[in-house]
This record gives sequence, C-alpha cells and structure tokens, in this order.
Amino acid sequence: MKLPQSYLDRMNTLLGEEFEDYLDSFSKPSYAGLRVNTLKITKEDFEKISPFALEPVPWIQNGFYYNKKEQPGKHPFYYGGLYYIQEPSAMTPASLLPVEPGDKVLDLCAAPGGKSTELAAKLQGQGVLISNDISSSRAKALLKNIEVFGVTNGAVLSESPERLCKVFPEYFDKILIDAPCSGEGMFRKDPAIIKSWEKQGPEFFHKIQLSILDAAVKMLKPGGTMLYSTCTFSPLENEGSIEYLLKNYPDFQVEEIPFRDGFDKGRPEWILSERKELEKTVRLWPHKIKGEGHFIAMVRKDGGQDVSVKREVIRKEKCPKQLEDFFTHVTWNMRDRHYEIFGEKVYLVPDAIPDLKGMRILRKGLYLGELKKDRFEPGQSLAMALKKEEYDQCINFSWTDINLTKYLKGETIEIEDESLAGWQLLLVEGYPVGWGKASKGRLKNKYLPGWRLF
Ligand SMILES: C[S@@+](CC[C@H](N)C(=O)[O-])C[C@H]1O[C@@H](n2cnc3c(N)ncnc32)[C@H](O)[C@@H]1O
Repeated sequence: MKLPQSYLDRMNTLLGEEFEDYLDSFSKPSYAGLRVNTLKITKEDFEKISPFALEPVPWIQNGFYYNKKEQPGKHPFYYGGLYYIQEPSAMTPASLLPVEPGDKVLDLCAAPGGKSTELAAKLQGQGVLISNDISSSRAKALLKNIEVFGVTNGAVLSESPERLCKVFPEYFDKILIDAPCSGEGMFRKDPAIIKSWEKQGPEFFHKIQLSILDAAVKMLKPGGTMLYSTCTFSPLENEGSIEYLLKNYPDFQVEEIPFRDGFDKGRPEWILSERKELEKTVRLWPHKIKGEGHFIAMVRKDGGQDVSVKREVIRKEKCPKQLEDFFTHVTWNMRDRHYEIFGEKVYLVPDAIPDLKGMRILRKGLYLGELKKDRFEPGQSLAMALKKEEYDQCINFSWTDINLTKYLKGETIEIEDESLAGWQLLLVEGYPVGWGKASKGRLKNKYLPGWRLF
C-alpha cells in the first residue's frame, strides 16, 4: 500500500514519536465486526445460538469481532436481521449518543445504516428515527437495512440538510452526523480510499461538513445532544469542524465522552486552537485499539425547554376491514393507530412524524402490505418487524435446514402438515425471515425477490 507523501509528512509532524507505531498498524490486518440487533435478540441469547467464534469488542456492549473466514453476511441469521456487519470503531458513535426510548432522533448522513440501525435499537420502537442521506441510491440500501432490522418507528428520507431544516425546526432530541469525510482512518481497511483522497481531500470535505453542521444546529431542540463523527484523522475535518461550530453557535458546548482503554483525546493544538474543551472529543487510532481510525465529538445545545412546534394535523385513515381481518392473527393493538394509504399500499406511521409534504421520502413508518379487493397481503417489512409470539401461524426452521435455503432462494417448498392454510410467518431458529402462503402441503414463496439469496 502506497500512502501519499503529503499525507505521510503531515502525519509524521502531528504524531511525532507515535508515527512509527501508526505506520506499523498497516502491516497488521483490519478487524471484522458484527453488532447484535437488540431490537430482536439480546446479546446473551445471540451468543447462545451463534455459530461463529466471537470475541467482544471491549468498548461496545453488543459488538463482537469475528473471523473473516466465517462470512456471517451469508448466514441465514443475517437474513433474519439478527446483526449488522460493521467495522468495530464505526460502532462507537451510535453507542455513545445517549438515545432513550421515546426520543426524536435524526441520523443526518445515514446510508447504508450502520448507525441508524443501532439508534433504532436504542429507541426500542418508541419515539421517532428519521434516517436521511442525500444520495438516493445509498438511501435505498439504508431502507433495506432499516427494514431487515425490523424498525417500525422511522422514516427514510433522501434530502439535503438545508431542506430538512424547514420541516424539522428544533424538533430533535438527538442528532447524529456521521459526516462525509476524506476517509484517512479507512486507508488500511480499504486502500481504494487512498485514490479518492488524492482527488478530494480534507479541504473539500470540510466545506461540506460545515454546511451540514449549519443545518443540523437548527434542527436540534434546546437541551438536545448532537454527535459528530468522521473516519478521518485530518484535524481540519475533526477539531476544525467542531471549532467552527463552537465559534458560530455559542449556545453549543462540548460534552464529556466516557473514555475507554485505548481512546485518545482530541487535539486542539493541531488546529492552533485555544479551546481546551476540544480535548473532550475522542480520537480512535488503529495502533491503540483493535479497530480503524475515527473521530467523535459530542455537543449539547443550551436550554432545555421543550419548544412546541406547530404542525398540521394529518388526516388519519381508518383501519381498513381487510387489514383488521388479517390482524386477528397478530397480537398488536391496531386500534387508534395512524395509517396512511397510497393506492393499495398501507403504512403504519408514528404519530410524532410531522407532515413531510414535498420531501423525498423512501419510507414513512412501517410498510404493512397491500390491500386487495377482499384481502390483505402482508409485506416483507411487516414480517421482519414481528416477533414469533406476535403471530399465530409460524413455521420454524433450523438454520441448517435445506428448506430454509430453498425458501431464501425464492423456491416453493413442501410442508409436512397438509392442513396448514393461509399466511405463514417463516422463522429461522425463532426469528422471522419472511412470509409463505400454505395450501395443500405446499408453501408458496412470498420472500421479497430483491432480497433473495443467490
Ligand atoms: C460516512 S458515510 C455515512 C455512513 C453511515 N452513517 C453508516 O454508518 O452506515 C457519509 C454519508 O454522508 C452522505 N452525504 C454526503 N453529503 C451529504 C450531505 N450534504 N447531507 C447528507 N448526507 C450527505 C453520503 O452519501 C454518505 O452516505
């Protein structure tokens, strides 16, 4: 791997004696990690059923290292949404943002969802998560991950931060900005990033970061907390961006982040700043922890009064009869819920989401399924959001069962019990993977075509 000379010179100047250790980290392999989806399974229960050799990531409650040869991304448990494959340092920002069930949370640069999926797990279905990414193609991958994880209380948008401000003034309790950056912390994991660094370096990204921060501050409630992270070492994009925030928005203060073994403090002197408080930010280095490079800053907006934001009253649809009939099989309380219907498609929408008219919306609420003339056809995302005890017709497979593989490939499968009829929720070791429709000993495959195993 050949690192650009200008980069090496800068790092040598900044790191001094540590520079050799940093360079040495390139001779070691990067670490692979997975993070357990605590919306579906506890860390302890996952450890009991995991076929992988796992080693805990010391600073992440539900994070593990795995051996790359084991390929957990191809395992049926992955299709059941039991975990997210994530580089261990990248697990840190969402783990540190103090999200509580009931909060209104924004993940502003969210695709493909590594942080959003953890923020959703922290909300435990209560409150609202708005996951946004300016790139619509990346937002599609984000939507899939949100759905696989079984998130019910969110919306996925693809908007510029400036346009979001108009809909969400001082709306959020917590905001996460995992900013686009020059990616220096990922050079070891993905050497292709070196090429793009040569084209677009720290100055390019710093400008974008400032415009994202300008918008984000307007969307945070007084008393709210915002976490800013990057995967680069560049002082300009890290301490430099936070210095800009503090200078231009004096109602923001840097918050203490609980230090863990191997965490390093922010370096105000690297941007010639007098602000000692920048030392409360955190730097992660590949020569100090088993993970790649990251920067994390947590800031709080002064105040604490909940501001009441005027919202239009959104028309609530009545629960359609076909849906009501289907939900006799489900334990969820479907009365007084907020439905939105577009053509045949019906969504269950959290009450707290304001009117999103004019926004580029990929998903608002939970997609339940399609209303046909005299019946309801449940959607894949509803299957992923259910728990086995919440639906009365389940078929369970062991993860080694060939029929499960056939199902995930989209094939029709035979079933022993010929009396089974209607919509069956298919499970892998007790965790939903999708729908099948049973009739006369056969199970018609209703697994979402775009999600199939090839
Ligand atoms: C570091 S990545 C986010 C990774 C994501 N948080 C995760 O954990 O999976 C940065 C993202 O910012 C998005 N982005 C770039 N410019 C943006 C902008 N002005 N507003 C919002 N998102 C932006 C990019 O499309 C990219 O997906």
